[in-house]
Amino acid sequence: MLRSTTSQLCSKADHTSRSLLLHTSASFSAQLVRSGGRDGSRTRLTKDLNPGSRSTNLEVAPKSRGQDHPRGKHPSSSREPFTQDSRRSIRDDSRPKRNFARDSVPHADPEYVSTVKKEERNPSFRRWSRQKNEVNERTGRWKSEEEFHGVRQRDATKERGDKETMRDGNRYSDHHRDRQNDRPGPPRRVDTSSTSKFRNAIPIVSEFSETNTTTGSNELATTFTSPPLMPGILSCLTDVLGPRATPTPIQALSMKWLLNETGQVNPSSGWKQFLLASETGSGKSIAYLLPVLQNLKQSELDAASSPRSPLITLPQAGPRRALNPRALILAPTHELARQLAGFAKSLLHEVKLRVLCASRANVKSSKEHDATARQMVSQFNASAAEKSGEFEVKERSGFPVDVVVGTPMKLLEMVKGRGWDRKEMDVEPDVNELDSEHIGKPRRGRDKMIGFGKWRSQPEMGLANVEWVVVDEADVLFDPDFQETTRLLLADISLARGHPVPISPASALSPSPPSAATTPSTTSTPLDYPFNLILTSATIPTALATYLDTHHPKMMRIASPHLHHLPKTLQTEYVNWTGGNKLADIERRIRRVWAEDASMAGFNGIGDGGLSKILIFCNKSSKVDELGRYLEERNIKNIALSSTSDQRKRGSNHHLDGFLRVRETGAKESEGAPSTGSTETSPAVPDTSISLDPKSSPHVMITTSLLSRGLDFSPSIRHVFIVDEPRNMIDFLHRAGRAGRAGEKGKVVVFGKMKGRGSSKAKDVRKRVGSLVPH
Ligand SMILES: Nc1ncnc2c1ncn2[C@@H]1O[C@H](COP(=O)(O)OP(=O)(O)OP(=O)(O)O)[C@@H](O)[C@H]1O
Repeated sequence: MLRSTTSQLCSKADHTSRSLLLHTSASFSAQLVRSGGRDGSRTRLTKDLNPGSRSTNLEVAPKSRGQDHPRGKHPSSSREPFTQDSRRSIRDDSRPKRNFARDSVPHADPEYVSTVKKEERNPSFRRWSRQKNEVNERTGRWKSEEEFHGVRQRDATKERGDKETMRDGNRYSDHHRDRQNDRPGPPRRVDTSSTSKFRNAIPIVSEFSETNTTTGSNELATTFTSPPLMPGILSCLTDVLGPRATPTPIQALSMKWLLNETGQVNPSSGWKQFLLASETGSGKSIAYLLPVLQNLKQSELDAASSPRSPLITLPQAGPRRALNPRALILAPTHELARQLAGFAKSLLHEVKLRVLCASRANVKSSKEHDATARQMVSQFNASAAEKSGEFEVKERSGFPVDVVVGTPMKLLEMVKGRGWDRKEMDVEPDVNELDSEHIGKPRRGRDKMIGFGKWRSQPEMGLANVEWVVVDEADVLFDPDFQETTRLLLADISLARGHPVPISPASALSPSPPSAATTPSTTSTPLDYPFNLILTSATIPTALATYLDTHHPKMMRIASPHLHHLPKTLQTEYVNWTGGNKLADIERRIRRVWAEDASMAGFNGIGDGGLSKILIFCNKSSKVDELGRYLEERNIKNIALSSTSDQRKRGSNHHLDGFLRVRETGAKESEGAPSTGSTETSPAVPDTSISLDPKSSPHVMITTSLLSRGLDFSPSIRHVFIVDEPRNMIDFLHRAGRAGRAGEKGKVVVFGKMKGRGSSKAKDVRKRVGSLVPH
């Protein structure tokens, strides 16, 4: 039985009476909070996007002791108060200097890294980086750490006694003030009315409470047949998930709110915006793929049955492009884009929508190798003639491809032409000429690559037909470092569809601090995109929450009951450094895991014949390489991957062979698909040869947070090792979440100095990790 409750955040004023009620309740709650309650008690929203709360109902809690603290003081009693001296000594000595800009990249996509490197050359950025390594005097936390305070300690929340302290109280304001003051450049403008609106108005629908699973409009699907899916999609889904699979909470919610009772997206109510938020490995990909694919196919069928209503309803902006997808799926890394594309394909063998993954951005591009979209189309045609028709291209249909998956930067390149972000262009280069021209001149970044910098390739993708945009890992793609690119792409789509939206300058894109601003800003304008927009994430940091409140106040927010918690099937274990060689400690632990597996081999068949695979997360690329070499010398074959690794440049996911989940259907069937030019159409997760011996086949993968986002790792990865102190709990949740997926068992092993002098940091991590464990 579905035990827990699932929360639905919906802010549409014209919704059902329940939405209305929630709206009213939320604002009522906010008023009570501001006034301190009517009867001396405080009202709290006991479930929001932070981990501290369990229930989803509005509750009136007795006045807690935490409230006795005068305003402005840290309400938690567990933290040692910081004296001026202790602060100074921490600032000066005890913390190693960190390069925040590079080291804290949670998702080091090459495009992102290059941006960061560019910024590092900028003196004001360096100054900002230095400042970020300081301690926030009021809260005693690292300022960089506070970046992600969207995930909080449950125990700390309990002590404080109310969640509003976090959202509305001093800590919230201080955090944002500090963050904003740390940034270089002019202070950001803020529309205080909209931010306070978000903080207070978090309407929550309790959908999964034990008493509330089957009645009336609260009924949620327990099978994939209600609302009905198309037979072709349903049968592929059954192939992929197995005949007994039932929707996960986020999938049931998504089917309920994105599809109507006939299984279609309601066409009459305009373009919609959704946020799907649930813990790692809970099936968010299917939660958005089902409604999107079903809708795309349905509208194709409708258009075919009534020729007077052609699928292309909007004028094509500019010259006609070879690719005119109807849906875009954005992901922060190429690895994830490839896996998502493979996953979507596996659901489409019968209904025959065409999915294309744009994922070769890591490969050097030269004129000869850079296939144009037309070449791509002809290759698709050839493959369609030979093969099962997965990439069947109807040349006259105007839709050689229905869905394109890629990073925002890669998609922008396809829309604007490669090199669009460079000033010089016009002429397509002669490689020799380029070389001679640049003799004696320092070449930087992309300019180092032949074919980049001086020229611009032809745009190959039009956006006028885009009806759906999915932003996977939305907290990354709307992170201040990424959102400029993401929003530029969204604005381009809007323009192409004839409804331009304002484009804000980069400096105005960051979330607005509620305390800092006085002037209303143009950036707080709600963005009504002329397409359906779905954001998904396993974590909603305050930055994203504030951004959504500011720009997407009407977005329907759908969250699962265990958001911001570790998956239930994931155990947590802490390992103490022995005080000697840390690499040797890690090796010992690996061998211990395998010894345990071997002893269990009689009882279960783990992984590929008894030994489980292990994923190790480090904070730095140099540590990845060092550990990789160390283990290799000791006959533990491993794959060490960081953002700069050569293996990543192949344009496929083969460097993850044996570690990503392989689904029997989709992946294997699409194995022979052509890979062309700037696109990747080969399977996301090819199967690998099986070897029982960790000396000959890699059983260990070492990486940074680069691979922590969204990737669906194989169930044979039963252990995730976190060998460096996690930078923040959001990063931790995503790393740990690579195991224990889809109800599989797993263990996250956190290394640290747990005893004696210098153990306070590890103990603090332990406490914070403990607060993420679901009850
Ligand atoms: N209803 C279901 N029943 C069984 N398995 C499922 C179900 N839905 C999804 N899965 C499987 O769960 C795994 C994780 O799914 P998915 O990658 O979509 O999770 P996610 O929520 O996006 O995770 P992350 O936050 O890490 O990106 C996949 O292997 C998927 O096939």
